[in-house]
Parts: sequence; C-alpha cells; structure tokens
Amino acid sequence: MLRAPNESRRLSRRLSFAASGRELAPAITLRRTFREFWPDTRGLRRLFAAGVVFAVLAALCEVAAIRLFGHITDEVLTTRRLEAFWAPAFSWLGLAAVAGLASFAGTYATALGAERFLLRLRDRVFDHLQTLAPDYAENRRLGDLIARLTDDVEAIEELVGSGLVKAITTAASVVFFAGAAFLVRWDLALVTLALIPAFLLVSKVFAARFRTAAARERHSNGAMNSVLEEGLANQPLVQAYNRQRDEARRLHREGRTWLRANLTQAWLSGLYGPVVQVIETACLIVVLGVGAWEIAAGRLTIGGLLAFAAYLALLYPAVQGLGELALTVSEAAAGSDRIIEVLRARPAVTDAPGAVAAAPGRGRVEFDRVSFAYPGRAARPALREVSFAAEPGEVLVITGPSGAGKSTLAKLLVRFYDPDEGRILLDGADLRDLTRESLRDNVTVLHQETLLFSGSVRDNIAYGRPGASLEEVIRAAETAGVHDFVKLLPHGYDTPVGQRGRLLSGGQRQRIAIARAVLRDAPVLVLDEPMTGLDEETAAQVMGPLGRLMAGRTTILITHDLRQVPSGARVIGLRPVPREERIRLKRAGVPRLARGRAGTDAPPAPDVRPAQGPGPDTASHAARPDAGTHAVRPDAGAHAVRAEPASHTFRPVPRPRRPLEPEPGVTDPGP
Ligand SMILES: Nc1ncnc2c1ncn2[C@@H]1O[C@H](COP(=O)(O)OP(=O)(O)OP(=O)(O)O)[C@@H](O)[C@H]1O
Repeated sequence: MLRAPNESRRLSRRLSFAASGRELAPAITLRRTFREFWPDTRGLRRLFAAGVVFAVLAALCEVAAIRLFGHITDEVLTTRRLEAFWAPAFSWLGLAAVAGLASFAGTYATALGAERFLLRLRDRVFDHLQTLAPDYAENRRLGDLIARLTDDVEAIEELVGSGLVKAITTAASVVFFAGAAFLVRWDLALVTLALIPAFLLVSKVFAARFRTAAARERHSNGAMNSVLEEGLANQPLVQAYNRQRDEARRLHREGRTWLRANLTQAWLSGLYGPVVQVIETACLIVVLGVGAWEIAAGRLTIGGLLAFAAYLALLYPAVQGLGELALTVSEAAAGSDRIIEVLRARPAVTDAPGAVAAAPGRGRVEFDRVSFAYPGRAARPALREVSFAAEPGEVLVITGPSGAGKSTLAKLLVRFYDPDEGRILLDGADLRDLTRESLRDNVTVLHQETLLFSGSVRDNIAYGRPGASLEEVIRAAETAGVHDFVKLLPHGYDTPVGQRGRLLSGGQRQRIAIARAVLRDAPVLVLDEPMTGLDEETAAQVMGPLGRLMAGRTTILITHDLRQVPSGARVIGLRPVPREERIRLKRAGVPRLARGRAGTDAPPAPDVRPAQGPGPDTASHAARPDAGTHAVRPDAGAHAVRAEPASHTFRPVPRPRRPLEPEPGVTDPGP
C-alpha cells in the first residue's frame, strides 16, 4: 500500500498518463481476441471442459461441507449430543477427500490444456514469422519480437485457455454459494447480494486503467529485452569500445520504464484488494448484525448463521475473482494486440495458386528488365530495368558501388520479394510460377555475414542437407578445406562453435558455410561478398574451397572488390543512374513503381552496364539496347565498372558428381 502522499500523487499522475493511452497500440476487443485465438483451442477443449467439471465438483463438495458444518453446530455443539457427531464428521471427511481429488484433477487438466495451447500458439506465431521476408525481423528489435513470442503468448493463454476455465468455474461457484446462502435465508441473502454490484463497479473502474498499464508494461518489457539481447550479442564491440557503462545505462533506463509500468500495475492491484475487502467487511458486519437480531427473535439458529457467513466468506472471493478476470482480460488484450500485429503482417511473396515445383535443370538464371523498390520506398527503386543472364557452369560477377542493389538481386533470386516489373527466370521458368521451396532448393546463397547456429561443427554443416550422414558431412568438409582444422578441435565434428560461431575464426566460419553449401549441392550459387571481413591471407585460404564449390554450377558472385574476380569470369557492373537521368525520370513520372511512401535515405536506382572484365563479352544478354530510355546501356560509360586484374584467382574445376567426393587433385591456388 502507498502511504506517502507525494509518492501517491506521482503514481496517480503516471496512472492518468497511462490511462490516456498515448504511445500505445489501439485497443482490441475481447471478441476479436477470441475470434483470433479460439481456433487454437481445437483438440484441447475437452481438457478445459474437464477442468471446469472437476472444479465445479470441488465447489459443490464445499457447499455440502458447509451445510454439514451448520448441521454439526446445531445438532451437536448446541445440543451437546456427541453421538450425532460421527456420521456428519465422516461425511465431511469424505467430501474433503473428493473435493481434494477433484481440485487436483481440474488443476492438472487445465494446466495440460494451457501448456499445449501455449506450445501451439507460439509455434503458430513463429511459423508465420518464418513466412515473412527476413527483413521483417531485421527491421524490428529482436528482444521485442522475443517478448511477443513469450510473455504476450502467455497473456493470451491466461484469457483464452485457463482464463476461460477460471471464468466459468468462478461464475459457477458464485451461483452455488449464493444459492446455498439463499436456501439458508433468502431475505438475508438478498440484502448482502445487493452489494455485489459494488464489487463489479470497482472491478470495471480498475480494469480500464489496468489495461493501459498492462500495455505499457508489455511495451517496455519488449524494449528491455531488446537492449539485453543487443548488448549481449554485441559484447565484443561494447567492450572494445569501452561502452559498458553506456550499455548499462541504456538497460537501466529501459529497466526504470519497465519498473514504472510494473509499479502502476502493482499500485492498481494493491489498491484493488483493500477496496474490495472494505466492501466485503461491510457485508459481513451487516450479516452478523441482522443474524444476531434474527437469532434473538428465534428465526435463525447459530448453525444457520455460521453456515450463512461461511457461504458469504466463499462467495465474496469468488465475486472478487470474477472482477479480477477483468484485469486478466486487460492484460491479454494488450498481448493479443501485439501478437495480432505480427499475424496480420502479410508475406511479401506467396506461392501462386498453380505454382509447380522447379524441374531439375542446369540452373540457367535470367533477369529480364527487372525493376524493384522495397516496400515503402517506391520513389527510390533499388533496381531499375536490370537484365542479364548467367549460364550454367559460368561465373558471373556482379559488381558496383555500395547501395547499388547487388544484394537485392540475391533476395529477388530466392524470392524474398518479387520484382515490381520484369521477370526472373530459372531454366526458362518464371520464378513466380515455381513453389518457393523448390526454388530455394535450387539456389544456394552464401551470405555476406557468415550465419552459423550455436550447435556443433557437424550440425552446422549438415544444416545444408538435413539427415546427411557423418561421411557426407566429412566429404563436404574436405571439399571446403574444413576437415584439417576440425581434426584439431577438441571434439572434432562434435565441437560446439559457440554463439553464432564465435569460437571459430572468420575464415573457419566461412569455410564451414562453404561446406554447408557443398552439401546442399544446388545448381545455382549466389556468393554475396564472400570475402567480407577476411584479411588477405584468410581470403586466400578460402578461395580454393570456393573455387571447388563453384565448379560446375551457375555462380553469381556479388562483390565490389574486383581482385576477387575468378579467372574466366564475366563481369557486369551495377551503377546508380546518373543525376540528370534521375531528373528526367522524375519528370517523366514513374508509373508502376511510384506507389507507397517515399523513402528518404535510399540511394538512386542503378542501371546495368557490361564492364570490361576478364570474361566474354556480355552485351548480348547482360545489357539490352532496347531496354527503355534509362536503365540499361550497351556502352560502358563513365560510370561503368572495369574489372581489375585479379590478385587472387579462382580456378573453377569440374563439378563433383554425387555422392560428393573429395577431389584429390585440387589444391588451393593461393593468391
Ligand atoms: N530491407 C530493406 N528495406 C528498404 N530498403 C532497403 C532494404 N535493403 C536494402 N535497401 C536499400 O536498397 C538499396 C540497395 O541495397 P543493397 O543491399 O542491394 O545494396 P548493395 O549493392 O548490396 O550494397 P553493399 O555493397 O553495400 O552491400 C540500398 O539503398 C538500401 O538502402
């Protein structure tokens, strides 16, 4: 309870701020919450029903036990007839045993349903998140997303699952205890029940505030988790830059916001209890006063009065429980708001109704006048009329300045997004006509940042092909030049790689990723800046394995470092559209791309030009003279990228036949 007036004023200010609902998501109705999440209880409803039945049975046993207590008071205690004691006493004991068993069974059945519901809902939200482009999670704070998948999911369960059981059993208890009280003395019961609306009014007043406070608590809990997650994940940066105190302050700041939100909740629930208790005490005093009067007049026995008081003692907490349900509803509404927001996010790309699996092919890739703008960045397209083709077995290098759209090409090729205009073809089939799963089976992307899970070396390599045997993992590791260093690790292939592979060096991580790609054995390979973060020497070590990985596949190598261009590769350059051309574009209007909110920080759209590189002439497919007025040009203009002589050269070798075999004759070409 709060006693200091200053503190009390501060808290009520916070409360009124919270109640104003600023910064908070719009409220969601109870009906909408049930409509969204009730289907998730399918198959569990019997458990919840069992929970209700057993809880009701326990309540009935309590009603009967109180009746026996009244009987013992009137027939044994008042009359002092001991022989009348045993029969009701044993019945009471029997009822207590049945009530105990029923209570246990009800609690267990409800918990079973609740846990399964949680599992199901969390899986559902996570599955949905997996259908969204990776950018969805990357553009949000990870800690907040995790809070949604944990705390918010639990809050929903407390309403739709166990909360519903509690509501029904509490309502049933109210009916039983009130009914029993009526049977004892209906007129006295009427007087006391008249005070029940006071309970409900208090609950209503509190629930509205509690709901806003709960939404604030959810919000700040997510923010605090984010700071924790970021601080721990970036510890090397934090410590190397001596920013520990800043991170601690950041956490403290978020922690204080969370504390305030929690205090508001504590203040509300702390105040709610005493207010209800005062009403309850008033009722009991009325009952005792009227009861004493009635006993004196001979219209009520002592046993009757005690039983009546006992029913009231059980009835009021049940009514209070009903009121508290309103608080549970408030909390769940705040959580379901945030979960529904995730579930309403639509994937940028879905399988077309008639989509077919990609036929096994050689992996020819063609971009045909592809234009694309990220959602909400229509005014600053990332790609404009990009055309090129990568033939099976060839290495096509795509180069260009930072922000030119190189990585975007990779995202389009695995259909994280679809082009706004133009099409992308795999072995002649438009990607939009293929199922995403089969498409992605045909394309392996090696990302700029090596992505590893915290399992063992073996787990990380086998991720490329689930169910791969140890022999297959080792063969892939040998091809990728991983085997030699893995042999020296304390537990060989079972050695944990640490969080995101941090127990390994950058080069080792990259080679494990290469082994994973080797095992996957897809005909199309996209390497997005594969040497990022590696020094010259390590890059040289990775080149041999990369060369073996590229062998016999359609390889699209994205790099801005032309020293990494393999010998015999064809090079095309992406470059931003020159300023005067952009102005002309703007004047001409951008019909299909010009939708959505304008972005402000995206660089101008690039176009594609063939660059003079070590490979064959690219003009015939990489650049099309007829591709419109602005984007694609056959001539290498002032901004065209030229391929510099490679300092490290890849030597693509023939593609290994399945099952994967190490190639004894292949050695790292070195720098
Ligand atoms: N998820 C996204 N949402 C909005 N805009 C994005 C997103 N990802 C990239 N962009 C923008 O699209 C443009 C092209 O980005 P992209 O990552 O393809 O460039 P890049 O050529 O690969 O650059 P770098 O060489 O630096 O990796 C950039 O202006 C970038 O800001």
